[in-house]
Amino acid sequence: MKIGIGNDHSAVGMKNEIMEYLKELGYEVVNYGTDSNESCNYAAYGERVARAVAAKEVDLGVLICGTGVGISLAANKVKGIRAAVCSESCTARLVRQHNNANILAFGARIIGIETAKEIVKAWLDAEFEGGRHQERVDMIMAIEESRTDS
Ligand SMILES: O=C(CO)[C@H](O)[C@H](O)[C@H](O)COP(=O)(O)O
Repeated sequence: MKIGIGNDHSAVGMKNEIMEYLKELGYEVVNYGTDSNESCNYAAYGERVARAVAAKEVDLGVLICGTGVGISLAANKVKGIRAAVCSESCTARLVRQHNNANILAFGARIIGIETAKEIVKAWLDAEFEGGRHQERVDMIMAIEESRTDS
């Protein structure tokens, strides 16, 4: 399975550690940047990874900024994306099982590397349960479909 990963200036170190961890777990990783600690705009990287997931260049995405919020907000503007910010592993598991989140986001200024690894593993180990959750996810995606401006 191929995972796309992206981040802003606040999360280069954590991104590098998470990339190594994903490789240890046996995943192929595609790095969409940034690899610089210079200040940049998280929306560019959120969009880049989201478009890669939507286009099926990668199977899933991981996004990291200071809080995980800005970069996930940007990703969620791309059609077909369900990006979820998580700060602990229980929510990370549930966003895959119930919400079929195709992008996981977290904050390098909010959680430490061990928690980040736990979150990533919980999310990747979980599977979408379908059933009643499919109907709910379909309703979310129908909102996107009903937009008149895209
Ligand atoms: O958390 C973020 C967006 O939700 C960003 O990563 C930044 O940390 C945040 O916008 C603060 O920006 P700064 O330029 O690092 O002060």
